[in-house]
Amino acid sequence: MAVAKAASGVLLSRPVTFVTGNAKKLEEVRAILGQSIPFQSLKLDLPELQGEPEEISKEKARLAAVEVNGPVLVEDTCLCFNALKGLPGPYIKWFLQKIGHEGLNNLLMAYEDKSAYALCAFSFALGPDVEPITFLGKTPGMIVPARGPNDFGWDPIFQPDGHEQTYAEMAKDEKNKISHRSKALDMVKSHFVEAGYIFQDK
Ligand SMILES: O=c1nc[nH]c2c1ncn2[C@H]1C[C@H](O)[C@@H](COP(=O)(O)OP(=O)(O)OP(=O)(O)O)O1
Ligand SMILES: [Mg+2]
Repeated sequence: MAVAKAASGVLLSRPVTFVTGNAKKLEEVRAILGQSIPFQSLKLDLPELQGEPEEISKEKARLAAVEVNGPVLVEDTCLCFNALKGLPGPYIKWFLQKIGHEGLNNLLMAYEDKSAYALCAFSFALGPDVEPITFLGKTPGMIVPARGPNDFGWDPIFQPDGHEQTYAEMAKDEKNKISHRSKALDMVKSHFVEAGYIFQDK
């Protein structure tokens, strides 16, 4: 349904497509955005360049915009260990796949500093010929031995600062209130309001 209101708005020719291969991300994005930005989703595991999180996310948006030939939203998520100068960072997916929660904890065995941060880089592109813009959301915390349901990635080993529970132990709406993803999406929402995008009925 049409949603955005603006005195002088920019009419989007097509609805926004959120492109991700990760069903759990999609679930959170749906819960966080609610009715604020109408979007459809496309399940596609886009190739990811190596580099800084912002650049990886932007490049994903460029590729997605070509695939969709319309407005796209993508995100790239990093888990950064301070003792390791921000690694695994954007490579967390492969580290998690190969060494699991225990291996990730073991990476920090030699260090007293278990602090880390979750970083989400959303990029929005209006289309294939428009440069994407990126919004970063960051939640600080620490790496702990796994606690809670093993439903989503590294949630069981990340305990956000100021909380006794890991992401995995928290109720979904609790996580969504404080998460890296919701912080970045708050900025995406503000941008949509400021830009005055108007959506046609789907
Ligand atoms: O809130 C989160 N809580 C726990 N784990 C998470 C979260 N968000 C992403 N993750 C995991 C998924 C993947 O193992 C890696 C990020 O990699 P990343 O490339 O961004 O995700 P992906 O390849 O699964 O989906 P996409 O198709 O959108 O790239 O961290
Ligand atoms: Mg990915």
